Amino acid sequence: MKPCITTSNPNTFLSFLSWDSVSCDQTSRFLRDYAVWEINAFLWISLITITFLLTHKLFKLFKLWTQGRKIPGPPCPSFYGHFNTISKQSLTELLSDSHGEYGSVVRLWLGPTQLLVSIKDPQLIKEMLLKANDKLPLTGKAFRLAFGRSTLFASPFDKKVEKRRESLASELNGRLLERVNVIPTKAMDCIMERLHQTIGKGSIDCKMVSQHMAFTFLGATLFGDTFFASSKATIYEELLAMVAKDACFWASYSVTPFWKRGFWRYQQLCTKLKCLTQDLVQQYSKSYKPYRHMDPISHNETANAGMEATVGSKSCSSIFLPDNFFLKDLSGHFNAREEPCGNIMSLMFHGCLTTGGLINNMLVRLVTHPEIQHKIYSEIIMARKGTEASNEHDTEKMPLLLATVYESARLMPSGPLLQRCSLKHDFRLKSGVIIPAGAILVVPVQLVQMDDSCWGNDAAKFNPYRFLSITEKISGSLNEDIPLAGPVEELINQRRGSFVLNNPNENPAFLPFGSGTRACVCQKFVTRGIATLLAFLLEQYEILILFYCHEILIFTAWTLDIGSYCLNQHDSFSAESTFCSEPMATLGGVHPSHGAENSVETENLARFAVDEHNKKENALVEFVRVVKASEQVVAGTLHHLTVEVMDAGKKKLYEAKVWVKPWLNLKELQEFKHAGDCSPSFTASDLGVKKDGHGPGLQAVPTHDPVVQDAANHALKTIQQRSNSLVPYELKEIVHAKAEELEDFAKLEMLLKVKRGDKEEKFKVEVHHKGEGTYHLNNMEPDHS
Ligand code: HEM
Repeated sequence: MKPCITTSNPNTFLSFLSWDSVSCDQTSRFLRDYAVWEINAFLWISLITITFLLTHKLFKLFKLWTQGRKIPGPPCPSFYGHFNTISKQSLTELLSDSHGEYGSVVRLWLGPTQLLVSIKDPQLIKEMLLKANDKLPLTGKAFRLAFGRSTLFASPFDKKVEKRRESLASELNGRLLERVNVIPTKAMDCIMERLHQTIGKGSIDCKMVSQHMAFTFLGATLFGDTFFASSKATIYEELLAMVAKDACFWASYSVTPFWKRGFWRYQQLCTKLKCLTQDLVQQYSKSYKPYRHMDPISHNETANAGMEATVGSKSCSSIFLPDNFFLKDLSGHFNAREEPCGNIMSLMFHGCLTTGGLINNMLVRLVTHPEIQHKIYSEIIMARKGTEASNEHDTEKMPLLLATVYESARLMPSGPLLQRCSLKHDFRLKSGVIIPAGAILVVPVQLVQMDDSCWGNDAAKFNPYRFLSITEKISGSLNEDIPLAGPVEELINQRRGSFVLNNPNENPAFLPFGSGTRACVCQKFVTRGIATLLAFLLEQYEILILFYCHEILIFTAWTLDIGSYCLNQHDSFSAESTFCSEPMATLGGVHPSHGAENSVETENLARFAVDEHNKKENALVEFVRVVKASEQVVAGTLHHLTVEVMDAGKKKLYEAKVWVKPWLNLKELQEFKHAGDCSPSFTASDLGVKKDGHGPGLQAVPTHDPVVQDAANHALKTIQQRSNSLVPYELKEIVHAKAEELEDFAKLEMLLKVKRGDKEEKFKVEVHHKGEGTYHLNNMEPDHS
């Protein structure tokens, strides 16, 4: 474009004013035309691009619709597809019904543009998980929002993801796997210390303990000793739990909600977590010495120049030593495109949630299947015999324990669905079904892992033996292990061989760790790790359940001198577990066993105690009756009995303690001590005796007398029946009791303290007793004194 200033007088301002008005008009018209042209061109290009994009999207949508229609599945109930149905019914239930009706590949429309394809046939699942390499965009987004750009768990699958997975797998399944049996005593101490601390503040949540075990295990794996030295481990764990709670929620927004305050609070948590992770990585790098030796007993580092040869051996160190290069690489030191520590945080996040869930599930299974727990205990003790190091458990020798880990993972996978997608390409399954790009692909793992056709008739039952085969050594020939036929458990019970752990992945329906290109790289390492943690735990504690209805798990020490722990279990137990409304006993404390004084079992225990005492002391004490019975749960049951005996023609009371461990067929008299002479009191027999009606009037009687207790329980039952309340009454205390013998019955007047829900009440009751367990509540009135 030419300048429109005349050249005659180029240097003066006047020259500008003396523009030729005609040429100026032309220029401005030209400029206007040019601008209009430019804008038009821009609009055209935008229109063409948008039309192209829309057409492309429409074409993809059209393809999704046409190809989706070819896949069998229930018809859409509305324009919004099955979205509303899913909010009423769980997706797994809907998929179960749909698979039952339409076969092993079914489609559901989640909305007009979202197609979900579910696959239930194990062979097709394997094929799909190999071909569909991408994770769902939602999964990728949840990890990216929380931990920044990382390679692991990112949605698309490319060379970088593949390389990162390979390096992680080789570290975990190489050097670290060799040492996973050596879970540091420190890790166990740390877990037990936490139990101890929390128990002081009240009861502990079983899930929380499992999470803590998982967190300690992963922290030790990734940061070695630095993790234990860090004073911020507890804060780290809390932050991780808080992030885990909200991660999916914030990722579910299609536009990241920058305008929400909650989102920024969440981001602050993530930033704190990142700072802590960076701190740990730095501390680890500073203290990293490639070949150091930890004294397994004192945990003191000892200089050892010749450690290179033994660094990989199990006996060398009490702790994991992740390679410094590996940790730096994982934390994004050598890759500017990765968020520093993004991968480490993602691994801690995923690992803690999944491992914690599996440990929690295992604890519950062991509690509801005590017979398996006892067999595992024997297995641990047997395996222990071969090892000298106190901090080492050779889980290779514990096939039943490993099988229990697999079986727990089978019955309760980390999520109900495995989710994948293929972002770019359609793919065709061997069955001929074409799955369009962009469809959400799911495997209903819960259904597949409980399918009778894959696992047999007992698919829904907990049976770790399904992962074991049995072999018998044949003398002569080649001394080969040959498989035996028949149910494994029976053969083992007949002691006709030993267990061999099968490879669970041989069954294509075993999918708790996924399969194919994005499968969990940690399966072997984590199953060994969990088994070692549980071996440490089960060697010292028996895990029991106290109140099925209140769902309290307890760790009771095998020996009486170690403390026990009581855990709340919030999740309901599986349907197979027995529901029991009766409290059994209280941990550590002694709990009265109401009515047990009259039971044959208790009488047998008391007779056993008297016989043992006579044998030991060369005495001639004669059993009369059990006055009172209580029990205490300690790796079995410790029965506290007050026994009335005849000793040298005199009635005396003795306190006996009998320890019973049914699974070992063990009954042991712990204590038998004199507790005083019998005071004349109403006894079961006395109260039933017919008198002439001229008795001495109401007399105070001991509240622990079995007849008084039975009468009180009868009164309580009747009060409950007469009341409209659905909340059960619970007998707290018999405050006092008086009895009088009348003509053909005994009259008992008692003041009872009872509890209904949170409310405590008192009742004055009059019960008539006509011998042989016949009681009648004659009168009752609330007492407000
Ligand atoms: C009981 C514990 C665990 C369970 C049940 C579990 C389960 C899973 C599942 C289901 C997947 C997805 C598989 C798929 O889509 O096919 C996965 C992926 C993965 N898991 Fe685990 N996992 C556990 C522990 C761990 C631990 C402790 C680590 C590492 C420290 C780990 C690292 C990974 C990695 C790296 C991936 C793949 C990520 C990717 O491809 O981007 N997992 N896991």
